[in-house]
Amino acid sequence: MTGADTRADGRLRLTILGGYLGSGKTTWLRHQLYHGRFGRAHILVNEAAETPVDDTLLQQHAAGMTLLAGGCACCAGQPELLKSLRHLCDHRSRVASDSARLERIVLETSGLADPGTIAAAIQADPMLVHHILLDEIIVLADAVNIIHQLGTEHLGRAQIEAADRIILTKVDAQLSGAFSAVYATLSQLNPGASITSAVKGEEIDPSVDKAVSPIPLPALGELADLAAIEPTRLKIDNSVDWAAFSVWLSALLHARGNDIVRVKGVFDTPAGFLLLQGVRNSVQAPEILPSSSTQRANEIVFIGRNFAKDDLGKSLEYFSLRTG
Ligand SMILES: Nc1nc2c(ncn2[C@@H]2O[C@H](COP(=O)(O)OP(=O)(O)OP(=O)(O)O)[C@@H](O)[C@H]2O)c(=O)[nH]1
Repeated sequence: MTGADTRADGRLRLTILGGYLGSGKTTWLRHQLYHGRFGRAHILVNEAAETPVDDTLLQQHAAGMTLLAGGCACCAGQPELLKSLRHLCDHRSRVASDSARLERIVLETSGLADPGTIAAAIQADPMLVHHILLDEIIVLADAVNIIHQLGTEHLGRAQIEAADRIILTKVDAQLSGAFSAVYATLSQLNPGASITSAVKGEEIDPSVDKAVSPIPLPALGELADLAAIEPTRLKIDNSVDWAAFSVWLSALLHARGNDIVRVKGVFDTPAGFLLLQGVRNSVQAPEILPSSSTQRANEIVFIGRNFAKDDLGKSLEYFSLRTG
């Protein structure tokens, strides 16, 4: 990926792929894997919600895949991450032929992870540091939402500051004209990082007006202490009226898009497992998952803060009764 010989010093290369919830990590990585841009890579996936779908979307084109359970890999899930990395190094050292050896690991972090903390934990591990070379920290920034994240969340800033390379995603969905200001803001926060852009994983080259000033952001000390972001899971009965459900979901995200940061649901339909997802107040077109999927279906996960599971359930019930 970086153009360097991946086996120059015999160590396994690691790419950390970070970025806020819904910034486009899986979409981007899927595109790179499809085009063989990471070579023979083992993918580690760490998702914020317990109902993971990212592994289903990625495994078709990877040399191997491990789903990291046990929470976010920068905090509660760190022991599980280090254990998986040690296991991969161990396995690699037992493979005799150079040509059959694993070359790279790509870690897709959860959207709630600070990639800098993960990198530090790997560097501090006496075994891993001899076997793994951290090649690059790539952080994806959603062009539509990044300024809001940077203006409200410590995590958004930490992610951008940790990056060697920032990729601005969803440039197609962002209001034209604001791109150069977003670019300038990211450059100011992390002058050392290269910044590129992508639409659904495909690199694009939008023109940047370097004379445009950065968007002013509050000082870090002025950011409010927000409640922790947590996943909340809701079972959806198959008999639900789907028209009413989608109107309810749109209305909910429209009203609470700043608190409900990410939504992912998998539904068992006659056409197969249907993935429905949204980022803040934008709901994406549903997608049929590959037929090999083994999903916990008919439930939807809301990842965010300041709402209670019971209230969500009651609201859906009330809405369904009114519209049914
Ligand atoms: N318009 C547009 N949508 C995008 C782009 N990249 C990703 N998306 C959509 O954004 C949503 C989130 O994308 P994902 O790739 O799942 O994001 P993620 O960062 O892996 O999400 P988490 O793992 O939940 O943090 C999906 O519905 C994608 O289809 C893009 O460049 N343009």
